[in-house]
Order: sequence, then C-alpha cells, then structure tokens
Amino acid sequence: MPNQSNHEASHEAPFEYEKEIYNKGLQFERPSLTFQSNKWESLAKDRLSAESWGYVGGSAGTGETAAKNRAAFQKWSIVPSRLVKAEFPDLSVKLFGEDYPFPIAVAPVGVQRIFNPDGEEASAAAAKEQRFPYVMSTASSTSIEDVAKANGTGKRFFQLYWPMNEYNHITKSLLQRAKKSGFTALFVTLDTYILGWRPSDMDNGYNPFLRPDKIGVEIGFTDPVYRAHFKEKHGKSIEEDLKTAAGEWASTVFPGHSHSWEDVKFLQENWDGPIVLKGIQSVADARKAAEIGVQGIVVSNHGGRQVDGGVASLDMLPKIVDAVGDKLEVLFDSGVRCGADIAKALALGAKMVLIGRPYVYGLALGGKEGVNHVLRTLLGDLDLTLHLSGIPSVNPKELNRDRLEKD
Ligand SMILES: Cc1cc2nc3c(=O)[nH]c(=O)nc-3n(C[C@H](O)[C@H](O)[C@H](O)COP(=O)(O)O)c2cc1C
Ligand SMILES: O=C(O)C(=O)c1ccccc1
Repeated sequence: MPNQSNHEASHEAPFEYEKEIYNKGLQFERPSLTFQSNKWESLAKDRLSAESWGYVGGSAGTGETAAKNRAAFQKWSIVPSRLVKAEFPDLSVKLFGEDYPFPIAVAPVGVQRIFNPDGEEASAAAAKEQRFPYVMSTASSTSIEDVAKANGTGKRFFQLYWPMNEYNHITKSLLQRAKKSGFTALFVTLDTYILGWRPSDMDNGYNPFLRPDKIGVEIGFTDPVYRAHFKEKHGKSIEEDLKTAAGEWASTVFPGHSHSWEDVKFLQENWDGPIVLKGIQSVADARKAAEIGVQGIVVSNHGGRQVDGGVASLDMLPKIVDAVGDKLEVLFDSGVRCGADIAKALALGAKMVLIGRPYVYGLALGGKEGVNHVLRTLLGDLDLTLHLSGIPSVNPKELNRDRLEKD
C-alpha cells in the first residue's frame, strides 16, 4: 500500500517543535521533565509505589524478551545521506484511508489510574493535543464514554480483550459502545488471553483487576449488558457483590484460553471499520491475518510482558512486512524508546509505531503534561533524526531498509 504524503498537515508541528527545542532551550528555559528519554524510566520508578512500578516496569519471567526487544534496535544503524536537500521531513501517513500527521500512536495500556489519578483521561487528552491516535484498552480504569470525551476531536481506536463466544452479547455491547463513542478501528489483542508469568507482580501480590477500589474493572462495571448478565446470574447487582463481579469480569476478558481464527468472523460481522490483530510475531500468522481479510496487524510481543525467552518484535518485523506488507497495514510496537527507534521500525516497514511504556512514565511523572512532554519529545527527536540523516519523508520510497546498516 503506497504511503501518501500530506504535506500541509505534517509540516507545522515538527517545525515548531524543533524551533522550540533550539530557541527555548538556548534561552535557558528548563523543562519540568527531562528531554533525556533514557531517564524517564528510573524517574518513574522513584515516583511510583512498588506495586505500580512493578506493574509497568515488569516483564515476563527473567525479562529476556523485553531485553531482546531493546537489543534488536541496536543491531540496526541509520546511514545518513549528505549534500541532499535536507528539509523538515514529511511525517504524514495514510492509514486505513485516513490521513495522520505522524506515524506514531499511543499504545493501549490498562489501569492507568494506578500511575496518576487522571489516568486514561490525561493520556487521551494529550494524544489529541499531539495529534496522535489514542488506542484505548479494555482494561482501562475510565469508561469508554469518558475516555472518548477526554479525547474529543482526536482520533481513537478501541483495543479489545475478547470474551469467549458464550459472552458474545457482552462483546457486542463493548463494540457498540466503542462505535458510538467514535472509536474508528478495532485492535484485537491476541497474546493476552491470560496474564503472563510476571514475578514482579507475584512478589507484590498485585493484580490490577482485584484491587479493592475496583478501578481495573471499570469497563465491565459500566457495561449495561455485563451488569444485566451479572444480575441474572447471581440475583444481585454488581454493587452488592463487588468482589465476585470483579473476579468474573477479569475471567471474562482474560478467559485463560484463546479464540480461533474462525472466531474473527464474528468481529468482522459486528464491527463496522478496520480490524487490526495485535500481538502477531510469526510470518505464518501474518499470512493468516491477510487471508481472513483483516485490515491490519500490530507486530508486537506486548513489550515482553507475556512470554519470556521470546523473539524480539523488531527481529520479526522485516520478514512479516515482506510477506504481507502489500496486503495489509503493518504496525509495530515493543521496545520503542526514542526517535531513532521509531525511524528504524519505519525503515523496516512499519506504517505506524505504537508508544507504550514511555508515555506511562510521563503520566506517572506529570499527568497530562507529562504525557504531552514524552510524546512531543519522541516526535521532535524523530523529526530531527530524519532531518539530519537527509531523509525527506517517512514514505517507504524514502525511508526503507537501504537507510540502515545491520551490525
Ligand atoms: C502497564 C502496561 C499495560 C498494558 N496494557 C495493555 C492492554 O490493556 N492492552 C493491550 O493490548 N496491551 C497492553 N499493553 C501492551 C502495550 O500495548 C504495548 O504492546 C507494549 O507496551 C509495547 O512494549 P514497550 O512498552 O516495551 O514499548 C500494556 C503495557 C503496559 C506496559
Ligand atoms: O499488563 C498488561 O500487559 C495488560 O495487558 C493488562 C492486563 C490487565 C490489566 C491491565 C493491563
């Protein structure tokens, strides 16, 4: 699918942002949060409770997959071009037929109120301000309707944790709520039908769903069909037995077993818009996704939070793009920490890159403004990286594997 440019939409924000770095920076205006993206993690660790830090910073098992995600970026290096017309690069992309000024989206992250009381509303508002699409998690601690309100005229996608077929009526209700609230694409996460082996959470005895304040189950508790289902089953309301209701919602969205490829049909019949399968890591699965006619995939291993000893998500990206890049939109996440990482993932064929942990660190450190700072920093960094590498746009004709050298 050719990457079409949209010059007018794209130039203004990166240009102003670059100006802001140089002019403001040189006029001794210090930011409240550092521009050094490699420091956000340790600052967030210092700020958060042991439980919240363990949750966001933790990974599956020994952390090998998460470490490999990072190491995979360092295997690739950007090769600059000289004495070419170097302009502020055009960062715009077309995704599912719509124009986006930047190739960056905000990844779905659940229970954000454990990081800052403003939670998803803060990050959805920041995403809108930075003009990045916001992907809302089914595990959000804020209702679908309230996140939509906070995101306003921003672009938003809904991430589904997918109840088993016996609960199709509940799934339908989630989809209808999302559609009514202006979510355009449906991201279906396939790698988390149960949470991974996460020793940090086990040491802390921590499960965000079973918190006494029940913020992890907000989407279920605000769902009219789940509420009616609970009442019918137990003869009492959710409020009369919060503990059972929370546990049952958790096992509804994390049932412990997986759907099949055939089941995707139900989503295709009940979602009017693009469907994106998140959590694809193999070429064979990418091919199946193309065969069944979904519109996109996210090459992702959930930030190494699900399976230890797994392959680096970036290592699979070019192979998957070679197999299906002309048939569906390939998005990417897992391990993206700076502008150069985004540039490398785009060069390896991703159409859009999802930012995960870094914006959660921003949220922990400064609420909405913290998320704004992280997103703007990554955007400015990407912009300048391309600008100084003589790469005029993120169009795959310009930004592709020829721009990279592998160690
Ligand atoms: C605290 C946390 C919560 C997450 N919650 C969700 C979620 O609810 N749904 C989902 O599809 N992915 C979830 N993810 C995975 C992200 O969408 C994304 O795949 C991952 O963060 C990418 O890895 P990175 O953060 O290391 O770059 C979560 C990740 C984190 C760190
Ligand atoms: O932690 C995660 O990776 C995740 O997807 C999730 C699961 C449950 C609640 C919130 C997020």
